[in-house]
Amino acid sequence: MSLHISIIGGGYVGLVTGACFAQLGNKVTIIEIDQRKIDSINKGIPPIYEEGLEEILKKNSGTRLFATNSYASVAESDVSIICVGTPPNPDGSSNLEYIRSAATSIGEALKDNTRYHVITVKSTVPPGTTEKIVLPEVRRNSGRDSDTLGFCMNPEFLREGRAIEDFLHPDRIVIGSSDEQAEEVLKNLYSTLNAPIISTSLTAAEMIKYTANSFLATKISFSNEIGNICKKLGIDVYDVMKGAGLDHRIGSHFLNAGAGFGGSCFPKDVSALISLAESVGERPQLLHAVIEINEKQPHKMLELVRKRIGDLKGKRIAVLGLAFKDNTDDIRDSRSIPVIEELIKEGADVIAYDPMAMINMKRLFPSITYAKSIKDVLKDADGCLIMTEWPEFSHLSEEFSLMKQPPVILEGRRIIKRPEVEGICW
Ligand SMILES: NC(=O)c1ccc[n+]([C@@H]2O[C@H](COP(=O)([O-])OP(=O)(O)OC[C@H]3O[C@@H](n4cnc5c(N)ncnc54)[C@H](O)[C@@H]3O)[C@@H](O)[C@H]2O)c1
Ligand SMILES: O=c1ccn([C@@H]2O[C@H](COP(=O)(O)OP(=O)(O)O[C@H]3O[C@H](CO)[C@@H](O)[C@H](O)[C@H]3O)[C@@H](O)[C@H]2O)c(=O)[nH]1
Repeated sequence: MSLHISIIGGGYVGLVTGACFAQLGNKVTIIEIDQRKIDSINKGIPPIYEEGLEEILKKNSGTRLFATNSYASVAESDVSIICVGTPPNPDGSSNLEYIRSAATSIGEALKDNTRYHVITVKSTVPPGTTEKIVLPEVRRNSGRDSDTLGFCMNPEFLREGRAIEDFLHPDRIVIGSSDEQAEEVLKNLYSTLNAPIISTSLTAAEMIKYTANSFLATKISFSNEIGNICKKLGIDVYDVMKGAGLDHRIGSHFLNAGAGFGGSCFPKDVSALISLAESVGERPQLLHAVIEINEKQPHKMLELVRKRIGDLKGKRIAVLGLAFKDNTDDIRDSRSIPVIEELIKEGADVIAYDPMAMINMKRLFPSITYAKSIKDVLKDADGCLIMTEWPEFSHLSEEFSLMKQPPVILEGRRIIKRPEVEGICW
């Protein structure tokens, strides 16, 4: 059965969720406050790069998928799904201002209406947010009681760059709910997807998301710690993690050592969990270590380049890869940012290249040079730092002859398998 869904927030998660639910046959209205995104979505042009998204938007925009700044559609829809941002406050805790504001607007839109409606939180929020902020805010502003309103918390696990695939083929779907009727509506919404459904309380669903991201981040920092030890001992950490990861109790995913994790989720969510733990009197030592290791990894790139080149003042250093990972133009918390900052501080002549993320990085570092091609970035470079696991970098070989010889090529990702390339922790 197809439903009418209102998606609040048309960013990465909201747009992918909306586009996929429209593709599955539902009517979807995306409610956004950014007019640029609204216009772009309605024209069928994704405001972000995400593989496969443009095709789905082109097929569904104007027929089953609409974007607007008005909350009016909420009253006519069966479900509203909150996908607004939950950025970090300066102390690491989650800023829930957008969540509160979305809940207020949903409540106002549901006033004077009796149709059953499920309000679902998909944003990553600290346990208790749906129950203590969203639920009372919607009830107060709508003036409606629990009989005609249901509440769910349905965390999202998609990865950027593979978001459509992850959304349509999830490992599991977690549905935290206030009552059975609300849970049934969400189960129905996901009925065409082939994945196990885990039904929980609202708070457990919220906690599952933080736990999953913190565990994955822990695997990466653990691999980096082992990698740093291996580097000193002259052992290849990739052989080590392969050998360890094949034990099914460990698992071979997310054991790639390197410059650490970036992106809009891992750093923010681990910090939010630390802040939450400390607010209830727990000191989460392991989570603190996960962040600390991650902060130090990019600086190891600098230590290594100084060791190989010496004083960096006036040296031409090529930074290959600016996005926080491959297949995205997103630079949020990218590990290339602290590296570029430090290179600039040391007086290096920085030239950067990325297949997709240069426009975004230019806003942050307008004064460094941006190359038009891989050949351009490598030409006459004293050193090259590889910061993103773009598959197109894996074929590089001849291009390194353009650099000053012998070339100093340092990797923060394990993407090029050539003898002249030195890894940060291998
Ligand atoms: N990006 C990811 O890969 C990912 C994956 C899983 C979960 N999450 C979580 O999902 C949430 C959203 O993340 P995102 O990356 O999509 O953020 P985003 O910043 O890309 O998008 C949020 C959107 O919400 C809009 N918005 C803010 N307030 C609004 C309001 N009151 N009404 C309507 N629109 C409003 C903003 O303009 C923005 O376009 C976060 O909690 C994040 O942690 C993100
Ligand atoms: O073995 C690994 C795997 C990843 N990374 C780095 O970790 C970061 C995050 O990568 P990835 O998890 O692929 O990207 P995200 O899009 O940030 O996805 C994560 O964050 C999302 C937002 O919460 C979740 O929904 C996803 O499940 C979770 O994987 C990137 O900088 C990667 O380079 C490593 O260093 N080593």
